[in-house]
Amino acid sequence: MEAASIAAGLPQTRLTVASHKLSRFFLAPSNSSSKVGSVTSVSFLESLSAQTSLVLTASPIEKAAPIDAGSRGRKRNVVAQSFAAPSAGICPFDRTSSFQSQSQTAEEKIGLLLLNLGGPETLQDVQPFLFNLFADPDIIRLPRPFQFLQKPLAQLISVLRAPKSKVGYAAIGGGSPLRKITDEQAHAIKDALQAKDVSVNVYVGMRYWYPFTEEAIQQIKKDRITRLVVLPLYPQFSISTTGSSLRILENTFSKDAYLSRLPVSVIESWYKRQGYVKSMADLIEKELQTFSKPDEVMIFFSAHGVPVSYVEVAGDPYKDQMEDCIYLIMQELKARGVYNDHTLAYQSRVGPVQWLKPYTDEVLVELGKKGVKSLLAVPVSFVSEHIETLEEIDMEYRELALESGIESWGRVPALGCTSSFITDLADAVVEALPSAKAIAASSGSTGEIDNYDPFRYAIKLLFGSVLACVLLFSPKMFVAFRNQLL
Ligand SMILES: C=CC1=C(C)c2cc3[nH]c(cc4nc(cc5[nH]c(cc1n2)c(C)c5CCC(=O)O)C(CCC(=O)O)=C4C)c(C)c3C=C
Ligand SMILES: [Fe+2]
Repeated sequence: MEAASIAAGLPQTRLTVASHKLSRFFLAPSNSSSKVGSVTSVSFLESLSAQTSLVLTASPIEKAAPIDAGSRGRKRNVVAQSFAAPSAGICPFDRTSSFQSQSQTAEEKIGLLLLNLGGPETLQDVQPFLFNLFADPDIIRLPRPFQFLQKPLAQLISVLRAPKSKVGYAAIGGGSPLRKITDEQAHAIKDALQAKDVSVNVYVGMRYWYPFTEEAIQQIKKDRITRLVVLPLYPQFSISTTGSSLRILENTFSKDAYLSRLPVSVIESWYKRQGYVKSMADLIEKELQTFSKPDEVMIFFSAHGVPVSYVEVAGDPYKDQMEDCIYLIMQELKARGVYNDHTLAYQSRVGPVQWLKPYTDEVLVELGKKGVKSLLAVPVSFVSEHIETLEEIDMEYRELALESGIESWGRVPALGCTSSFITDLADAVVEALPSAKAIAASSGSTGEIDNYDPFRYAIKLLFGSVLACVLLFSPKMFVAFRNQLL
């Protein structure tokens, strides 16, 4: 029901628990001091970034069916021997303790919830998908007094942005490949876990399109999962991606008696894992060989951007993690004797605010001017092909690079179902199992639900729409949106 109402752009009232509660539920027994006290999600984020695993939630592969529905009730195998030691120096996880000596008993029903962004499957889906995205307070971060404008603004921006987005999705076949690829990854991780004698029900929960995270959670509840690992499919943590999905989980879990008692472990970022770093290095090394002079190729890491305020005001660890990630990949390449020059830039900015710099399009032009002739683009913030690799990098940036004087262009594919990568994610899941804890035990949740007053909502919506129009059609905003959004 929730998913349907979101898709239709209807009021999403149950996802409005005050954000300051996140820090209580999600964690961090230590190091949760706020850098900026007035920003509601800061302590949550700092808590998140201060530790490697959190306490929380879940989701399914098909809309209502976990991929292993057929194995329900079967006796689970012993997992003791499956716990690999954390990869030296890179793996951030250190929780091989209590669960190691236990067995996966017949009663134990492990769930793995993969979190992802979701994407429109048809061109008709584009505007409602964009509405869901812009209605997310972790994507458009309005100051508290203006939060009632969120949905009217989302409606307006999604309608204005949809034509441009549709052109992009039309160019890659009429829809996002994200659901199909995520389902394939889910199956692959399930198989990799099975090969380690760990039977797991895998669920996919998308933030902005089907199958929604809320549906996945309901399925987890129906399946009576007894222990859950949450794995966001983003290597680095950002408020706008993993943070946003975790907020949904927190809100839903804290209000439900069964879910709030379910032991949950959240792997909030995993870019330091050796398996990920080595898999990225493998892809880069292989792609370099397609150039006539591999040593002379500039390795161009292109990450999805976020607004600067996320990092500088809200304390998003995304930029630091991204830089650390690039460092680790380059170290791995150097260890293999690959000493190419490299650079990092940020792509896909939207709207009239400052985003992380340098911008990919500007750097491409500069590199062309400086005489760089060969360039290998490496998408690094996401592990599936999607509109920003298939359209923005492969079409727009490639054309711009060639126009700017770069003669040889290549692009590393997204990791997708690369077996070394999938095996490593499976290891991460196994390593996370012992640290699963229930929210109820860690948060002191009251189970309180916000009151929904339809009259108040209607007044806010009306007032908000008027104000949104006034703001957006003021001359300054109009010019900014015309240049940056549309
Ligand atoms: C780590 C990855 C991503 C970050 C960080 C991120 C932040 C972010 N994105 C927008 C706006 C849009 N994102 C859109 C699609 C989209 N974004 C990501 C990844 C990250 N976004 C993915 C995987 C996708 C889905 C792609 C697909 O194949 O469907 C879109 C829609 C597409 C378009 O119109 O360009 C928008 C809009 C913001 C504002 C933001 C940070 C605040
Ligand atoms: Fe995005």
